[in-house]
Amino acid sequence: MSVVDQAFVTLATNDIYCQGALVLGQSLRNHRLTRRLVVLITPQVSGPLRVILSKVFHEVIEVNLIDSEDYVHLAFLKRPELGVTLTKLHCWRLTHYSKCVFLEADTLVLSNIDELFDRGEFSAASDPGWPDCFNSGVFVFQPSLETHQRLLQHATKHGSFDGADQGLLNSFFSNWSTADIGKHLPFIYNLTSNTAYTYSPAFKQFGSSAKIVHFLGSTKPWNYKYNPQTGSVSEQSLGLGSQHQVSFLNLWWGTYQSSVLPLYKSIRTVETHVSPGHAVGIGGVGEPCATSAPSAGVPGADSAPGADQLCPALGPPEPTVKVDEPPPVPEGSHSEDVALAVSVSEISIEEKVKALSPEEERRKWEEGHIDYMGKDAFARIQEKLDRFLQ
Ligand SMILES: O=c1ccn([C@@H]2O[C@H](COP(=O)(O)OP(=O)(O)O[C@H]3O[C@H](CO)[C@@H](O)[C@H](O)[C@H]3O)[C@@H](O)[C@H]2O)c(=O)[nH]1
Repeated sequence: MSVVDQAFVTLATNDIYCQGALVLGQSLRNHRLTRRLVVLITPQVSGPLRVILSKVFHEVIEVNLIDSEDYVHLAFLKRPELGVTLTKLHCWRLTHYSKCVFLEADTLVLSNIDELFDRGEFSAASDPGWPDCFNSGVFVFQPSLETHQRLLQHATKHGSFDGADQGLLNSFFSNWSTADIGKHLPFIYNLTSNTAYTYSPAFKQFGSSAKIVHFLGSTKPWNYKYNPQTGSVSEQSLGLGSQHQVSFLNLWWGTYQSSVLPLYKSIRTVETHVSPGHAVGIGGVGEPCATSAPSAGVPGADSAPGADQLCPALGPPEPTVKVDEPPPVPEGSHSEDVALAVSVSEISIEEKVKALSPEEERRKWEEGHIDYMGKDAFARIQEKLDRFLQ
């Protein structure tokens, strides 16, 4: 039975997080999906990835990026990149749904979770780092323009104590820890894969009933390399994380290999079957049409175009294959920000680091986009000054 006024919702602001969203979407489909699947994306997501997302999600909705740019609090969290998670607040604007379950792009569903729709707003599981706070990786909510507005006002007035969405949501739904135990989701709905083992006996006892695993932290499944022959993440890349999460990482990659890579292959097939000049580009040639139709019920948000809504390509697709040996799975390909390398013995997803020209660097400074934690950190500037003054 399909319930069309309820949805699972996720967020991906770039092509890398889209890989996670795709695995999440497919994991939901693999466990008797009965609700709609929605992904919120931002303009940074490339055309090819939009096409692939539209094969998994019923709705691919473009929203504006919201960034706290609160580098001081984000530094405490040691995750300067997470200001953009405030973009998540757009999910309250999905008022064509009566109730939704939000799942971050770094979560993986292990069994059917329809029972979450029996819970009310705001239901979430404890954060393992501070259990009186909830973790905002999985939560049940009720779309409402009024709540959305109040959340934005709260953000403007009080900021977020971690610079990201979790701090903001915890101070907004501030009575969560005491008001209603029915709104406390069991930990098996947000099992944080890398911290569960701090209480190993509990994991031994209850771990097998986990329903959603959350790859919380700075090292994500897509940062590992996977050997499709052994069905395991490669030993070398495991140095990045705990040995304990291997079985979940292998599950994530197994889903990627069996359910996501074939989607890239089908796009490549489209690419070879359409007439010249109308290719759906894997190399970033299929750009979204400027005239995409507004999404029903989401004021101000546009539905991202699906495969059939892409503008004509501007030229032939770039050569994109990056393969060592004839692959058993789709060949390597890339979008604007992601390089996918596939060989018989290894699959990897790599983020392309784009070097900025001095003019772009200067423009970013002038617009106030300053990388306080990285290349614009005070120590680096001091070094440059010292070199200059020598
Ligand atoms: O560049 C980014 C970064 C994040 N996200 C989205 O935001 C989510 C949260 O970011 P992530 O890097 O996965 O954060 P976590 O490692 O899960 O860290 C924690 O901190 C976040 C910020 O408060 C909370 O949202 C999380 O629930 C909490 O677990 C992702 O899964 C994506 O859905 C993007 O789309 N693009």
